[in-house]
Amino acid sequence: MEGKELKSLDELIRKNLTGADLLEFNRIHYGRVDNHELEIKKENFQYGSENNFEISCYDFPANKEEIRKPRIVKVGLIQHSIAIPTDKPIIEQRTAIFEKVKKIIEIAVDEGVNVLCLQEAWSMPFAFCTREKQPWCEFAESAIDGPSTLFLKEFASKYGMVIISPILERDETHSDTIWNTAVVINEMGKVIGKHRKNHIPRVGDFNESTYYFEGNTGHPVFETTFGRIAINICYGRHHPLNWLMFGVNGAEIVFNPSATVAGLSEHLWAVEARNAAIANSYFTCAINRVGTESFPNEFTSGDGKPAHKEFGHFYGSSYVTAPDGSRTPGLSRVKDGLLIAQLDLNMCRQIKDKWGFCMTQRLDLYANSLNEAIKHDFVPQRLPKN
Ligand SMILES: NC(=O)NCCC(=O)O
Repeated sequence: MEGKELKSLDELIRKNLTGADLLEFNRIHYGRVDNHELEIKKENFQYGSENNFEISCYDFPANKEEIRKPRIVKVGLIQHSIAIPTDKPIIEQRTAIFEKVKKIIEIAVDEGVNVLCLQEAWSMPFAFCTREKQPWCEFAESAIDGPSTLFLKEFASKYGMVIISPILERDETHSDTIWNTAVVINEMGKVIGKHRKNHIPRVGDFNESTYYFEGNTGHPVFETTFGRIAINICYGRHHPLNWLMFGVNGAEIVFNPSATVAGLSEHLWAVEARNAAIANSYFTCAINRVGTESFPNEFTSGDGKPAHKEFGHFYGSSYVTAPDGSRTPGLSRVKDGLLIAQLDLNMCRQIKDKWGFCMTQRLDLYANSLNEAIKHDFVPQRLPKN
């Protein structure tokens, strides 16, 4: 599988560039000379080193304003591999992931994180490659009182933290349907809503359309004590209008919990969420799982490769981008990790005022054109050569 040996692209740069060259690289690539790294508590850093898990923290300050006070929020992004093999009983697999993630959440709490987001379908292997219904559908759970929600609610209320929990959802009220859903739990431990993945991939090993349908929740933005947040789940990041609508609804931070692999998308990863932050004047937080997941039975893909049992390499590399386009280095490509970013949400409006992207976006023009484009007798606006 592609490049499992490379730990991190950012580390590769740091190792090979020094002095003025490194500063110039930082200025042009990250959008700022200094990465504004914030210190992690010694004991947390130590825990990470001893447990093969990375923690880093960066600051995104905004300009001082006369009238508004800074609106500082700490976000935490968790990326992780599964904890035990996929042929173990479902409950054991989930419990093992809970145990692993619990320690990372405790560190996030200790570092003062206000809004925490986990990766796509965080409490299970990404078994949608297999197309098998059994046993994987058994991971599907209620957004309100399923095991993942109950597990995370405790942390949310105990530590006053908003938590975004992307799960495989079972909706018992609507005929036991299954969805790919991000559940939002507020700092009192209450589920304040959910967002269902709008765009379902049919590419490579991502056979997700066997399990769930395109989401029916629109583009909700959740008002929280720590800002207006939204979630664009994985494959939705390839759709600029999906990002756009979260911006239109007023998001200040959009999380992109994902599960994607090296051969398919790694060259797109650093571009898409970053571009969305620039185009929509909000912060984006892109999270990807890590590791290679092996399944008991061989499965096939849409790309003609021989049947195989391994799905991955999921390349991690979670990162945060600010509305001004500056970004953090990515987390590791191979290790579990916690990326913390301290954001001043005032930057969203400051960048809207500076660049005017939202003011100039011509929604009316596109709405009219799109209304035409969806008609069955649509004629594209093309002019003949002569
Ligand atoms: N989970 C998911 O939607 N993956 C699709 C592949 C990609 O978008 O990179």
